[in-house]
Amino acid sequence: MSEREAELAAELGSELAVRAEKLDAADELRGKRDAFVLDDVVYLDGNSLGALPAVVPGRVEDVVRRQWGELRIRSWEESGWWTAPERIGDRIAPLIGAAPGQVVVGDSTSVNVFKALVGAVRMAGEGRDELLVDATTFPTDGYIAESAARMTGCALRPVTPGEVPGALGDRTAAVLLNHVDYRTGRLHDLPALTAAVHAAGAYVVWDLCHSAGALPVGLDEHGVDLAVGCTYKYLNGGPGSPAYLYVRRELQDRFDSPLPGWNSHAEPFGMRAGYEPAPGALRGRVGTPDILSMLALEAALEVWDGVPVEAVRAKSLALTDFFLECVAAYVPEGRVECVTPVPHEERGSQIALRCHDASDVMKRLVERGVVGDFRAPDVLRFGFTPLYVGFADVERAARVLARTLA
Ligand SMILES: Cc1ncc(COP(=O)(O)O)c(C=O)c1O
Ligand SMILES: Nc1c(O)cccc1C(=O)C[C@H](N)C(=O)O
Repeated sequence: MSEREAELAAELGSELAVRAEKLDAADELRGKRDAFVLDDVVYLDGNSLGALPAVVPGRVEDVVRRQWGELRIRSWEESGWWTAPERIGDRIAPLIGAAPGQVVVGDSTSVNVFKALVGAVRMAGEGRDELLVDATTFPTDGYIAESAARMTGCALRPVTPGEVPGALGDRTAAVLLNHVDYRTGRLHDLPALTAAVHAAGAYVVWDLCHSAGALPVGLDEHGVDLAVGCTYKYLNGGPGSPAYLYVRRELQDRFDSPLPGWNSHAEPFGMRAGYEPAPGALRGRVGTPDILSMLALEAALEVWDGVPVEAVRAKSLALTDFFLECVAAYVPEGRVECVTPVPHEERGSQIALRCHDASDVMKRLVERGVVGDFRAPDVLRFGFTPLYVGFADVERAARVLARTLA
């Protein structure tokens, strides 16, 4: 770089840093950062594991010491343990555009994918013996879909989301799709794809892991049949926090869970030999809920009080736009290739940059205080969680990235 080029880069850098300060000052979500335990690291990995909400440790301590330690068995009732899955489901519901009574929390996303897919095939009925699955999906969904297909006697057809409309037919039973692609950050058109699946007479299951808490989902509005998602990313529920299952109200009576544990029985304490499913979202429950994780999640969800998901989406887009601008300004052209779509309607809340030495670059970035993650084979992934990431973080991340790539 010539001296003049270096001068220009420094000017541009300070201009972007000043812009970042102004954007942070005008940010209506800025105060939310104080609700989290953070240090001076730029944390861009909230799309894998969200940061710790400050309210959680105290709450968990109360659950352990008082609810478990003192109340013991009484807590199933007195501390609301038994009803936690549906109560916390109702807390998540507004974040994914669902009215109460349709979301239940529990198990992992993988397990809920299984319940939803097999449930969807059972609803589709005779003559429908094909499952379509997003070929670009996070691997667990593909593995589970393969097993679900084998168990239900369906053929499994992996297709890209764009190919779904052309692949649908009168044999399609169900389609499993990701709202946001975990690797590229591409946002898929949930309303249009849902409508296409319905027009073919099939059922759709959406995996919301990378969209819930980052952007509006509108499950009820778009008539989604079933949906699943994790709570440890943008919902900050903590490592291994339980996932959720949404079953649209009109389908609940027909939802025939492949895992009908006693917690989903109409009368669990009747201890009867015969299974009779509970009404409503409760049907998605299986066995005893993991109370410690679940109540940590319940506390974590308090950070959403008074936060419209639309405001989160607006800030997320502003953050990712600004990151792209800073990367373009700081990183030599051609050193990285952005694989996340630029149009807002196709972008989730992450930016994925491809470069041949991505694994090594991410290691060095983390050492320099910018935490993203590496996804094989060659992707640097940066997640932007609007509740605690600011514009100065974004500018610093791009600056450190440029230095690391140099
Ligand atoms: C799209 C998607 N589905 C599922 C999972 C994982 O599910 P589980 O919580 O069962 O590990 C992840 C990430 O871990 C994911 O990104
Ligand atoms: N669930 C994870 C885990 O148990 C360990 C490490 C990472 C994860 C993740 O969530 C990965 C994440 N779904 C991804 O998009 O890559």
